[in-house]
Amino acid sequence: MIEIKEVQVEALFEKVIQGLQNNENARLVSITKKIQTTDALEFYEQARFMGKNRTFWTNSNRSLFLVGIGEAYEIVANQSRFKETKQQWDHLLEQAVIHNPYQLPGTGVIALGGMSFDPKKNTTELWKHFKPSQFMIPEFQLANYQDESYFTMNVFVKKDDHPGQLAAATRQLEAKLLQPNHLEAEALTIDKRVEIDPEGWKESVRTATSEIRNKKAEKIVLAREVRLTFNKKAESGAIINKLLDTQANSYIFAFEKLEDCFIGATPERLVKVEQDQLLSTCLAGTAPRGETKAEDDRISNELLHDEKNRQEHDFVVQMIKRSIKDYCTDLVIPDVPVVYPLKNLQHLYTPVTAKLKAGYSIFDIIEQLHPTPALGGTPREESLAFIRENEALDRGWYGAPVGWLDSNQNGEFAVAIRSALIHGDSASLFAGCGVVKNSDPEEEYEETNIKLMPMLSVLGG
Ligand SMILES: C=C(O[C@H]1C=CC=C(C(=O)O)[C@@H]1O)C(=O)O
Ligand SMILES: [Mg+2]
Repeated sequence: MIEIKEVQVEALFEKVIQGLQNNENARLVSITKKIQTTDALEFYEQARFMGKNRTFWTNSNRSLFLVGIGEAYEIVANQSRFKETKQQWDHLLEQAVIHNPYQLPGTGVIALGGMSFDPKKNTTELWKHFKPSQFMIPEFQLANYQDESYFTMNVFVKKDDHPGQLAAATRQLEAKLLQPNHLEAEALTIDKRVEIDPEGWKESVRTATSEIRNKKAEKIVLAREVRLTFNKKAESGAIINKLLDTQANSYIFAFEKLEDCFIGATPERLVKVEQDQLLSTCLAGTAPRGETKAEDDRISNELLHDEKNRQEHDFVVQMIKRSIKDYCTDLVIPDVPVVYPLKNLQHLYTPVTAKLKAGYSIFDIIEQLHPTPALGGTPREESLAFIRENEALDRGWYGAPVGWLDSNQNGEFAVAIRSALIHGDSASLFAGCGVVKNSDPEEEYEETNIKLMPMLSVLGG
């Protein structure tokens, strides 16, 4: 990797073009500068009519916002997707010319993307635009890190490019993207709501509990789908805006792919890496919120002491501990969970901190962790086989890792739950729950209903 301190865009393009070897077709040039504080959602909206895919990401405490516009490059992988993605990313960085004087997490060249829940399950039309592993290196990107804005352009410079023309073209798009913009209020209403086979889903919960009682598995997470049709086309910018207003303590993400957009507000961190510091989260076990403070306290106290929910949660804790211990030192996991409150529900929560051993990357950890028993089950292979066979749903990217990584060993991935796939004036919403030996199908069904609420309420429900 070549680091350049002072740079003039055109001169840099020229230098790179001249330096291209005979056998080299193109080289990534990434240039980052600090700009006046710019609202992430306005930046996202500004690109609405550019005909480029947009990506939005913010973490649960809003210290980082990332917006990507277009793709300078795309890393797509299928089989052995964790290793392949990492290899392609490393290869790209080795040749890249990166100018980023700031070196803050999320600034400079980043890859933003996600994966499907289970590459072994047959995909359907629903997810046709989403690959088993797909990471974008955006053409233009805004990173708001602790309220300061960093603008990055990523350009694949080719031998026959003209440096002056290339610089002028990027300058023009940059000026357009950085114009102030106001988000229009949207009045989205639901015309039609279809639950996909709720009785069949409850039956699959019954089958799962009997498998568990017969010792074929200990926990199996089953998900279902609700389809909505709206009065008009659903705009992702307006939906993100409402999620930002209503879903504190959650990651908010949106991945646009042509006419589709996968969007959500998930509380579930899979893993965060900052240099060698690693954070993961066990989040499983659910109860509604109370109407009053007293009722809320009572429910959260019951949740903390509820055997069924504690069991659901503990499978996640034990699995995360087992999966990452060889990759880390200084692993700290509290013995008992606490309650993590969200707008519509509350969860059992256990934080995990550790130090990543040298030589390992965030992809090694994702590979170990995905899917945790919060989304798959225990044991992993048995529960996945059950889901493959018995769940009517094509999960696509639902329940899978979504996030970003930069070129400096920083990155973060959340688990894409509380989410919807938007397609024009319709949407598919997804929610699942952890089935254990004494799960009751009606109660699990009710639990999925409250998990659908965050997305339903911003989609006009
Ligand atoms: C599978 C989902 O939630 C998981 C995460 C937290 C709590 C869960 C539960 O209590 O069942 C689920 O394991 C979902 O929201 O679709
Ligand atoms: Mg549950």
